[in-house]
Amino acid sequence: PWGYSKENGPATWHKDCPIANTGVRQSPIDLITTGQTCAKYDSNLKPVIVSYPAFSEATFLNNGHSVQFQPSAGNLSELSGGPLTKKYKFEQFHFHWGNNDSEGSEHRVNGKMYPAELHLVHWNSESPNFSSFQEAVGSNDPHALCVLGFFLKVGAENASLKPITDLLSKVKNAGSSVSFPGKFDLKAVLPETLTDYYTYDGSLTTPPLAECVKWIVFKEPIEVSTAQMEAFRAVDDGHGKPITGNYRPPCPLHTRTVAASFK
Ligand SMILES: NS(=O)(=O)c1ccc(O)c(NC(=O)NCCc2ccccn2)c1
Ligand SMILES: [Zn+2]
Repeated sequence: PWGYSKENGPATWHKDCPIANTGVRQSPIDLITTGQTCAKYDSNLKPVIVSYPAFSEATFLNNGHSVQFQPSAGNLSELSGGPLTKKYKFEQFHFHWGNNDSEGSEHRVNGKMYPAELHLVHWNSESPNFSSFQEAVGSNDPHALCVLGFFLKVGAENASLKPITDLLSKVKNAGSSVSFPGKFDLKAVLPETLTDYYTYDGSLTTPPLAECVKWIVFKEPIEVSTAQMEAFRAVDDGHGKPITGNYRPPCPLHTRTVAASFK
């Protein structure tokens, strides 16, 4: 199966997933802010609107290539606004991180990587063509999914993310999961104003690399402490080794343009 080691990492994914090399809207990308192919300010881009009532029932899982927080299907969390014309339903969030503080994020800004990146995954709940996340991924719809990306940087401890980072030791082994104790307030993790972001058409950053994602990557990083970063680096990959780099390198932009909601 695919992973992030030499033997099964991003450079080998094309074998099972040809779109890795032939796709023209692959993710992640390097978000360039000056020069020819740079992000272009679009004054029509509105703030992103999230409605995330605290989740009361969720599973926290180590699937061997990331740790994922997935609420029960009944969750009513929604996303709209920004570049979107439809309402999207929340599916799950997960993280990508590196072995040290100079690597780990999937998207980059002028070549700079952050130590980690949080992905909030949503699917278009207003499409007549599908009615679940898995169907959305397989639909070939160019905006079946919308993923919100937030960079993590090392600083003060993040109290809102502490319930998550404190749980990492409980899912150290790949394939292990715990039911999330109590409520989790995802809204509290995010900056209160979701106005400054980059947005572009891309793909899943892991196999099946489906080119069905409207990406929204926020400019402002979220702070976490060194201890919280270290907790990610202790999570195992299923081969008795910690996951120390579950990020895909940047992909070619091809004819795509990146829009920025800010100057
Ligand atoms: N890293 S990402 O682009 O945000 C992202 C978001 C949602 C995802 O399901 C994935 N990829 C993922 O979960 N791949 C393994 C399981 C899977 C999910 C969907 C279809 C087939 N297989 C990546
Ligand atoms: Zn991701």
